[in-house]
Amino acid sequence: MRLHGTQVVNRQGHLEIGGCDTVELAKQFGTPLYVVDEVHIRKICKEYHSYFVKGMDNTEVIYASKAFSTLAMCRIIEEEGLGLDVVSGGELYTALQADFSPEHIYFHGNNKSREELSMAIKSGVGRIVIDNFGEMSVLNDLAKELNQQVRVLLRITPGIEAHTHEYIQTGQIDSKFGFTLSDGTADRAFDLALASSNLEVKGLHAHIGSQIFELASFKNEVKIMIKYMADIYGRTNCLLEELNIGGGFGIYYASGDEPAKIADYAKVVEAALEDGCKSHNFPRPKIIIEPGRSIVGTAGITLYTIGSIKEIPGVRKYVAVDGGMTDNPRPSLYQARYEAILANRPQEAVSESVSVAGKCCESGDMLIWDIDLPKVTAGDLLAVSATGAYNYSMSSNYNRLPRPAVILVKDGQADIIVRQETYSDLLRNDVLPDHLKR
Ligand SMILES: Cc1ncc(COP(=O)(O)O)c(C=O)c1O
Ligand SMILES: N[C@@H](CCCC[NH3+])C(=O)O
Repeated sequence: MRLHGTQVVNRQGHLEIGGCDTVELAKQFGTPLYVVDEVHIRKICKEYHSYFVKGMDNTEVIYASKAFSTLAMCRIIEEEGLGLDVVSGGELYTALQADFSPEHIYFHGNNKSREELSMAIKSGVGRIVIDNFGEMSVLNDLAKELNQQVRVLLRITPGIEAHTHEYIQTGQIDSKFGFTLSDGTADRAFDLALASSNLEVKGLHAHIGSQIFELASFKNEVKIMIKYMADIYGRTNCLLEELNIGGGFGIYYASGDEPAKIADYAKVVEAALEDGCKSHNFPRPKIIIEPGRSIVGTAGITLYTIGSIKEIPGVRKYVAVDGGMTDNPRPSLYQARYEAILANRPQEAVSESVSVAGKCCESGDMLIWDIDLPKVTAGDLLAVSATGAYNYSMSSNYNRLPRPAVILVKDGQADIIVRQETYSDLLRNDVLPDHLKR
């Protein structure tokens, strides 16, 4: 397993993260346990800040909070000088409760409700990213009622197929998101937005997918979007000042993954921007990027205790952990691959190939197929790597499993940032109707 951030093997021969011994963490907080490395998150934020904000003119980096949204995470992001992307009332509420300054919040979503839009306007979010015609009309009406001018971006579907799992591609024409560029829908949307009394169109937004390694996809995206902004200028004389190119920068999960460097990502965006602006004689807009996975993904590990072991001779050996698709649905959803080690004896030579199963009543509840580990026994501690993004945020209570705690570790200190759910938490919204009461 590749070690990320502050992860090392310590003198006790255990995996350590944020200066904390994982065996001790498991004893203190129980398993499954999400562990998040604060120093690593801050380091990546600083990298984004340095290459995109300091290293380029007029740019903003906003963290896509869908990857991992908690009060503590919002605080870290704000302290590091980044903005925030939210896609629901719940993510917005989390940000506001963390006192995140609303003007640095961008509100996305393909089906925002009236209540969510009203919450966004009232809380003064910086930008609302309009996804479709229905939303545009509701938003304008609401803004009128509230006597507000709302600054918006329009989400455009640029028609790019990024090379990633098809469930996490978003820029292709056949997508539920945004206004299609190629068939004139985007033009109609723009004209309508411009004519809407209470909307102020500041720019455009596009997002082409997630876990992207090929920087050429971003180059292509910038090229298409700048050309389109120039077309709009030519057609309407309206000069858009902002271009949000979304997130999607890929990370290392397992062998074969070859993420690019953030520095090169910035270079590619800058070059495409310069190129596009020059060839269309268009003034350079403000650039916004919204990375999620790449800020928090490799900062997280999940600790599990090994339980039952089933060997089918000549077929496969299953080792089951005390979590599974409930805390990490990505393998069953996207065939996502992960690396893992035995955190209590990470240096021991591997001696067998096993498959790591979850504990849900579901054959597809597998975390890792065919991984080489030392001989595994019940009670071993398994650390799965790169679980910081889209794990806790996509977790569920299937089979009524309580969600694990999330621990933030730094310099030998471990703080609970999300407490472990209890059985009574699971029942907090259950109601017995009168006729079933005893
Ligand atoms: C609109 C938008 N912005 C940003 C992101 C963040 O993407 P990632 O976590 O891949 O950086 C996503 C998710 O794919 C998204 O849909
Ligand atoms: N949740 C997905 C990515 C989609 C991100 C949001 N558009 C993943 O885990 O890879």
